[in-house]
Amino acid sequence: MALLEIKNLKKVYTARFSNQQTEALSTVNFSVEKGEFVSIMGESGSGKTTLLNIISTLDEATGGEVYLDGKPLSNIKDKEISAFRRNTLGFVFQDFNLLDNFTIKDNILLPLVLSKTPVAEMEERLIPIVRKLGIEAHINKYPYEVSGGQKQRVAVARALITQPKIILADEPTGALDSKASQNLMEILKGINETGQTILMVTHSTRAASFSSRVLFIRDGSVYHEIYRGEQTSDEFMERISQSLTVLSSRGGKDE
Ligand SMILES: Nc1ncnc2c1ncn2[C@@H]1O[C@H](COP(=O)(O)OP(=O)(O)OP(=O)(O)O)[C@@H](O)[C@H]1O
Repeated sequence: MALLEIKNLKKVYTARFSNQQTEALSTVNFSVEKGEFVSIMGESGSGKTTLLNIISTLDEATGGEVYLDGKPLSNIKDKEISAFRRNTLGFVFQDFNLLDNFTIKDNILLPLVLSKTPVAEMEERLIPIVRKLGIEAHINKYPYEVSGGQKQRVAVARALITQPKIILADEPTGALDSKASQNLMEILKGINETGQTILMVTHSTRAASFSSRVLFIRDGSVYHEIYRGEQTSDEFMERISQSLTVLSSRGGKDE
């Protein structure tokens, strides 16, 4: 059984003050096996964030279903949804989403504090993660005292601390320079190699080349996928670029 299964997912937005409707997802079908690192690519407006928001339970689908470990997300009761999100999913966003008034350590531990984890266990989980991410020396600083790359590593630590079933990353390298992006992607790849499942939305072919599979989304559905297999990152990046070029030259909405 796949860890994550997306079946016939559909999303139509209806404008608040008119009947105007936008179909963001038409019929999305794919699954992610435990331990995979999957990237989702597609042009602006193709539905990537909508898809991630529905998988994250931040938004509701108009039709279809998302299953995690075989269980439909729509069955989760409203009062359980925050705890589900906190305990089961790890989030990494483009703009880090750290709390400015909390130290780095407190930012990382926040999900555990909210789920009332004993202090000794928090400390036990914290140290190996911050060591692995190279931010141990900064844990008593505040977010404004560290670089963008370090901030994103803090966000990854916060995502990992709950030992989530899946990490959902939305443009995690979007606000980083190329060196920090490379470093972050190497870290995410290393984390994936320890068995952590990752689903990442990205515009960057370089970032996507670190994953094991790339899904291409257009006009609200998945229309192509490629596997990394035995290819190096550079070879895979070349294939991703070729796929994007070929597929976009085959035409979009206007053809
Ligand atoms: N809250 C909303 N209300 C109405 N329409 C929306 C809403 N959010 C997104 N859309 C529309 O749904 C479509 C898909 O948007 P989405 O943000 O999912 O695309 P995206 O692929 O993530 O784009 P980008 O790469 O620019 O972030 C677009 O046409 C967008 O305008």
